Amino acid sequence: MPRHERARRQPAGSDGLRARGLRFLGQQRRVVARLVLWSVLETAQTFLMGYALARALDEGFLRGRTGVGLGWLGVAALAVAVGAYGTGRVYRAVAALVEPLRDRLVERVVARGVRQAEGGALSALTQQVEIARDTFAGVVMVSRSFVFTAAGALIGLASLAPPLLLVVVPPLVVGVGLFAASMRPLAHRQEAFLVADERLADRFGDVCTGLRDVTAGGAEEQVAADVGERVEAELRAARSLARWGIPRVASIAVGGQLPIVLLLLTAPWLLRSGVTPGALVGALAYVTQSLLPALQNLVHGMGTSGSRLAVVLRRLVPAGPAAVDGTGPDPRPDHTPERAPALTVSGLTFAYGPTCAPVVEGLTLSLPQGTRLAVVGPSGIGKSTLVSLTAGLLDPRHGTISLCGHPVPGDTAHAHRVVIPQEAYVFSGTFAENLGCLRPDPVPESELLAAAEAVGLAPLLARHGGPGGRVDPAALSAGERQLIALTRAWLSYACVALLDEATCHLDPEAEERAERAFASRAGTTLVVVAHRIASARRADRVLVMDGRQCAYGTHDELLERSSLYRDLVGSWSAAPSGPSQPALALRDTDGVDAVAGAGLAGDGRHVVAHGSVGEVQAAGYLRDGRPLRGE
Ligand SMILES: Nc1ncnc2c1ncn2[C@@H]1O[C@H](COP(=O)(O)OP(=O)(O)OP(=O)(O)O)[C@@H](O)[C@H]1O
Repeated sequence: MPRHERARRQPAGSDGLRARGLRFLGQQRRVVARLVLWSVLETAQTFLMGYALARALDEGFLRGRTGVGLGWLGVAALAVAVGAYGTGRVYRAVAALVEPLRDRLVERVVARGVRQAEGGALSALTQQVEIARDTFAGVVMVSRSFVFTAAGALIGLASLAPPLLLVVVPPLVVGVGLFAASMRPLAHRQEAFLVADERLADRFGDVCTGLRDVTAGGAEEQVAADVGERVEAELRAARSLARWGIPRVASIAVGGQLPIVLLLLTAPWLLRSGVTPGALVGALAYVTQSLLPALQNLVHGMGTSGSRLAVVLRRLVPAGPAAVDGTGPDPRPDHTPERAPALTVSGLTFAYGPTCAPVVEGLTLSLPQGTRLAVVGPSGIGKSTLVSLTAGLLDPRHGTISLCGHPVPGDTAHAHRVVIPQEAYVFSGTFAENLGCLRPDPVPESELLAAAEAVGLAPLLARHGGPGGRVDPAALSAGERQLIALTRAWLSYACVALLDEATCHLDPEAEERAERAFASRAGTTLVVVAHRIASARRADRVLVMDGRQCAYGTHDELLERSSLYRDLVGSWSAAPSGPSQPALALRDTDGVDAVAGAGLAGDGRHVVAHGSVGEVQAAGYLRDGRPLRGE
């Protein structure tokens, strides 16, 4: 069964994030326990602050026993000192909780950056990891502080006089409830604002660098309207975010400030009910010195850090497909609709600048899943440009592209394709690292070896001591580097492989083997920018690029109806096999060496020569003048 047919979706968005967050906290149980332990000191400090003050008044100063009063104040001071020590330990525990999160996120984004080969995206993502770490630390600090402070204050109020709870707790609960209810919509507004801000910044970036072209092309009004629309969108998002700031302020007013007013208004009743003046002052101290600041920190901290954390985490850890075996997230890309064509291009037009002539114009084609497409055309006609458009690396001017039903450019389409350029990228490290770097999950050694065997990398791998052997990029030939890149792509989960002259340094046999490997890979669609006739022959479909006159069909159909294709086939067939080497060296039946440099015909692998030795007919494949195989 093809890999993509089995994937199931995991609940996306904040639910998925919450589940992952809880899983992460579960794995950090010891650190969390340490954090709770040290935070208890904060509870004790909060408790003693109000309690000692009440006792200092009731049993000391109000009875004229200054020494007792000072003694209780001393207890309060000691509690502050012990609490400060506890706070120091809390910071250490928070660091121990936050750093593993950071490490995990860095691992993920670096793997993603390497996979997508986008240096810019990588640096932006690592920046976001730092934001995630800081905001996560902020969220832990303020939420933890609120819980333990509130616990200390409420225990203190209960021990001073239970009626005090009747005055303080109801508004506190309403205030916290109001804040909790506003958190989710607030996070969405914050995300919408961030997205609008980024879209505007993006467009400004494009416009500022292209101002000369905008003016030269007379597109000022169009560009101004486009930018204006984004400014308006950001304004709307900012207003909506500001409106959701009202419940935040209201929650502080109701939960933290209203209890102060209520304590003062109900003071006569409280005193009549047996609450001592010291207990009343202690209650005011609890509310003004502990509850109100803790609530303010919670609301501001969670409102800003919490929403930012949610936004950043959603970007860094996009919700992925669930595990097939239920043990963890499935690293394979999203489900592909079974009958969606692998590649659909509709009315595609692209030019490198507003005043440049289009490189691709009005191109429309549909490629079923599992087929092989060869893209051919004269040098500079736009073959690589088409690959970049298909990969989502360039934006079309007009028209649409979709990969397996997912629009390009787009995050979901991204996961469905792998691009192998002409100059293969390999890095210093082991073969296993080089081959597995497009995979989000570890690749089993047996799979690595099978891939190497299929693509033709096995001999090189064996010479270097297997998957654990070191890769020295400078010591490899261009063809060997291409074999590594091809095997890496073969191992990836992408179902569309875009080979942009990715086999140009391989000999025809090795090229054929690599292409076969992709063709036999389940559900794989292959798009090859071909530089040999054999590659076009092997393809199910051929696209002949020629500006507005593109032709699309099978090799045989195109030989009949495309003169450009006939010319290309002719020139490929007659091309010499290697620089400054005879195209074909033959030995006649009498053992006389002869060289045939002209009159060659064939498909580049099987060559038929009519040379200077008369009517000799020979078929053989040569590279750099050396026969590799003869028939
Ligand atoms: N970044 C760029 N900016 C401006 N023009 C470009 C850019 N890249 C390519 N071009 C132009 O676009 C046209 C198509 O280039 P492209 O590389 O897609 O052609 P190609 O068919 O792949 O060529 P080749 O077979 O030689 O690799 C060429 O005229 C090229 O000069």
